[in-house]
Order: sequence, then structure tokens, then C-alpha cells
Amino acid sequence: MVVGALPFDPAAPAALTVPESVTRSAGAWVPHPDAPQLSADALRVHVTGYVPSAEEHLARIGRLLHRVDDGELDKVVAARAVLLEADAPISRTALLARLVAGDTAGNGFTVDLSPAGGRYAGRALVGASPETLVRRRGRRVECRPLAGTAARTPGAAQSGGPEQPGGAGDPAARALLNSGKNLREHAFVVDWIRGALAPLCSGLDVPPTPTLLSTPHLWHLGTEISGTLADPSTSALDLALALHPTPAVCGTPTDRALHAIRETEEPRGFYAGAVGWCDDDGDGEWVVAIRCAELSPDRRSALAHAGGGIVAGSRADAELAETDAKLRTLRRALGA
Ligand SMILES: C=C(O[C@@H]1C=C(C(=O)O)C=C[C@H]1O)C(=O)O
Repeated sequence: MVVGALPFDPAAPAALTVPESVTRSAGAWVPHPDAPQLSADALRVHVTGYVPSAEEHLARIGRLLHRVDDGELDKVVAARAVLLEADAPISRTALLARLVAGDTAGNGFTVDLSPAGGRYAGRALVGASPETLVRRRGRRVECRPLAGTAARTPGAAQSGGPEQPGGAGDPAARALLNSGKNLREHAFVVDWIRGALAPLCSGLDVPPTPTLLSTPHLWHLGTEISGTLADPSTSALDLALALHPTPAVCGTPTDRALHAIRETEEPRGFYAGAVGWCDDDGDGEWVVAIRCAELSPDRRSALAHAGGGIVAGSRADAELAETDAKLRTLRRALGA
């Protein structure tokens, strides 16, 4: 088996490990009863800055929107990061437990980034992602891309939950399902995945319209895509490499969006990459590395990123607010 993380930029080194042993258990991961916990008394975490500043992020979105209007890009994802500092080391299992408790449907992960070498020695990535890049079991392939986001309306949070899966109780959910801009943002991702999977699959089921997916604080548009592998030797890792980076985290066309992101942003590292595993049967699962933080080797600082898709008609102030809403997941988990 191989486990670990792929970076956002396919040209950067990956952090993959062949583990000495693997333990599998049924059901969700639960922390060991004796594992450390994040307690507000024992650990104070505060925000020390944003990379880039809000003003610079707005300016960058403005410049990217010009490139969309000029026809160079159809979609590009603009991201920023919050830098958090703690007065004591942040335990990665404690942070993972917090994130998993906060989003029971999320895929929790923690990855030692040391195998990527250089500045990654001793660093770790911790997160709980709502987005499945790809899952492979035998010949069956599944993807659940997300793109198109709205903050949940405070107070309507309860009524949009699993008891009303359509989000009927929250006007923000209904508006998202009917938002032309968000539906276009989503369609770029689904079209890309269809194009990347078609040559690898003998059959592909792509629903024509997205449905709502909720996290504790956000609504997303999501599509459940499934297919049958044409060649059973195509592994879950092959599939992840064929699909990453999707326009949910990069843009359309992929090469131009990747180039624009390299020109515009600080390196993303493993944020917006993929985290997962692939076993020697070729089965495995990779999630998109969002709603995560990179912990420093001394565990006293954390860098958490969030981004959003820019398409024709996007508004810079709304995009900035969307990154704030997405960053709240990590800020809340750390009590910052
Ligand atoms: C890029 C992020 O999220 C991605 C972008 C989304 C969007 O633009 O609406 C929604 C979900 C993710 O696919 C992030 O959370 O940082």
C-alpha cells in the first residue's frame, strides 16, 4: 500500500509513504480515549496574519477577472491562507478529532509531509475534506466533485440538515441551486472529470444536474459520478493522477489556470492537492486536500488555506467572504 499526499502543483514533490503496517477498522475513525485533546485552557491559538492580505486578495481577484473577461481563462480558483500561532504545540490527533467531530461526514486525515523533503521535514497536514477526488473498488470508480458554495443562513442551519436533505429550510441553499454563476462554476469541474475519465472507463454515469451537499457551515453543489474501469490495472493512484488538479481547485483550461495560479499566488504546498491511499489490488481513495492546515515541525504554527472559483460574473468581495467562511472551519477547530 502507498499512503500520503499529492501536492497542488503536479511539478512539486509528493509526500507518499509505503507503511510498515496498516490497521483497518470498520466505521469512522475515533481518537484513542487517552489521546490528547485541544482544550481552550491549555492551548491558546491566535491569528497572526493572512497571506496575502484581504486587500491583496481582492486585487488579485480583480486581475484574474480581467483574464477571464479577456477569454484567457474560463475559470480560475483564487486562494489565500491564514497563519495561526499557538502558545503550546498543537497535537495533530487532537486537531483531527476536533475536525472530525465538527463534520461527521467529512473524510478526516493527517499526513506526515516529511517524504516530500526540503522544508517539509517534520511538517504535517491535518484536515477533514468534504470532497472525494476518486474512489476505486475493483472496477468501480466514484468521484464526488464539489464546486459552487454558499454560507449557511444562521438559524436555518438545523432545517437544512439531513432531515431535509434538499436544503429546503435555508433560502441560501435554494439560491445556490438556482445560481447561474455557481452552476457554471460547477459544470467546468464535471465536464473536466467526464473528459478525464472517459478514456479510462467503459461506462460512465454523470448526473445532468448537481445536488446540494452540506457541511456544518456551508452549502456546496456536488455531483456523484460513477463509472466502470475499462482496464482493471488502472489503480486508484493512476486515477488520482489523471484527475488532479480538477477545476474545483485549479481552473479551466487546466494548464492556463495552473500557470495563472503559479504567477499570482505563493506556492500552495499540499493545500488543494490530494490525500489518500492505494493498495496492491489498485483499490483506494483520494480526497481533495481542502479544509485542512499544515502544522509546522514544532507544531506551534498552522497555515490554513481556502479558495474559491472565479468565473465571469464573480464578485471580488463575495469571493473574499467565501474564503473567510471556508477558513472558519479550521479557525473554529483551533479555537482561534
Ligand atoms: C478551493 C476550495 O474549495 C473548492 C472550491 C469550491 C468553490 O469554489 O465553490 C467548493 C468546494 C471545493 O471544491 C477550498 O475549500 O479551499
